[in-house]
Amino acid sequence: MKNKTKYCLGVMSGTSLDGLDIAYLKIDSQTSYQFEILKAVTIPYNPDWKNMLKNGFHISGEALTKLDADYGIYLGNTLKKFITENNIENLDFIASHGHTIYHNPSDNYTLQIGNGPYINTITGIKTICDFRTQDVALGGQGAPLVPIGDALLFSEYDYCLNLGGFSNISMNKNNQRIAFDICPVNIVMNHYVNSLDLEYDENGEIASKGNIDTTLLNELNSLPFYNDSKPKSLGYEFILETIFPIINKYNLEIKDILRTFVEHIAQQIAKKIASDSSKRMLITGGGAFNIFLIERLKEFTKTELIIPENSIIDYKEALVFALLGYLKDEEKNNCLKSVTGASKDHSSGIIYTS
Ligand SMILES: Nc1ncnc2c1ncn2[C@@H]1O[C@H](COP(=O)(O)OP(=O)(O)OP(=O)(O)O)[C@@H](O)[C@H]1O
Ligand SMILES: CC(=O)N[C@H]1[C@@H]2OC[C@@H](O2)[C@@H](O)[C@@H]1O[C@H](C)C(=O)O
Repeated sequence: MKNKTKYCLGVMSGTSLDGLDIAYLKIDSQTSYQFEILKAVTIPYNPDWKNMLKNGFHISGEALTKLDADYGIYLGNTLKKFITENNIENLDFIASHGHTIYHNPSDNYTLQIGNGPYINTITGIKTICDFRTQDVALGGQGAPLVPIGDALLFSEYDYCLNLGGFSNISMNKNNQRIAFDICPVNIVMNHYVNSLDLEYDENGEIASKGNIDTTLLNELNSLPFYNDSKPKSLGYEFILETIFPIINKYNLEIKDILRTFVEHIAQQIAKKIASDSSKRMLITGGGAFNIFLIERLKEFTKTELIIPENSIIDYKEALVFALLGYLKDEEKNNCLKSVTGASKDHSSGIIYTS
């Protein structure tokens, strides 16, 4: 493999809507892919942006087209400021995930907004974006896409689990990388905690004081998605149409909803892995900070749970989208059919230069 060092920004807006993750990285490929996080920051969304992105699901036509452009301009300006404030001179490209509004691969569509041409025009830097559409067009789920990074950068772990808005997992099976979304996590818990005027349930403190409602737990655990065959992925549609209506029927106190949901998450994750003390699972995403959730997960599995340093917990997804950009820039495959179910491995993303 020829060594090509590239400096890049990986940019991710996750489903929990906590903010925009930006990582300035050096990526090398020699005998293997290697990375260094040179600088990383999460820029919290102000209440207006949070509401506009949350509301994106409920608008369409001209309003959604405008939101796509406005958000592209927001990303361009935010990234330009980051580049200037950090005196970044070496920068080969920006790889930006955008923000997911719809995700319905079984009906052949997924939408990430944050128009690439605006980012490219405002920053003057080559911009690579729209990583999911081609995979859906090839019959794939278009998600999760991070598993190629698990294979190339984190292969020492038997499992890579991310606890973000949703949880997803990747692992090797029969010499192939497989992966799938498991269940919703912070997107649901944040929603209920917001009614207490809190952003999230810090360390799972509120959940830890609640009681499990076993009828709700059983109803959640019986959802057909959990027994669907892989590949499979989840979107906000599943929350609005399935999860919220079920939970809301029960009229529970917030602490009991959280307690029950934590149990649901821990049980669903444990079902997907071997309970084997010789296996190691890397845990990233904001949920890795939820001490109570991790404690409950330990209750259901003997697999060793590894919580890495904060920069990996917080920026692994931004890092891997930069790797997807790196591979696209080299015209190499960055989406695996074994993960998404697409008809072939392929090199996804659109490159904007000006
Ligand atoms: N100390 C903590 N205790 C409990 N939960 C936490 C803590 N810190 C962060 N979180 C949760 O993690 C969330 C952010 O996680 P993350 O940034 O991984 O999500 P995301 O990138 O939006 O998700 P994804 O892209 O996987 O959908 C917060 O909204 C919060 O719910
Ligand atoms: C459509 C979409 O944006 N999916 C996200 C979401 O957030 C978590 C989970 O659902 C995962 O499938 C995916 O993101 C990660 C970064 C991925 O593609 O690997």
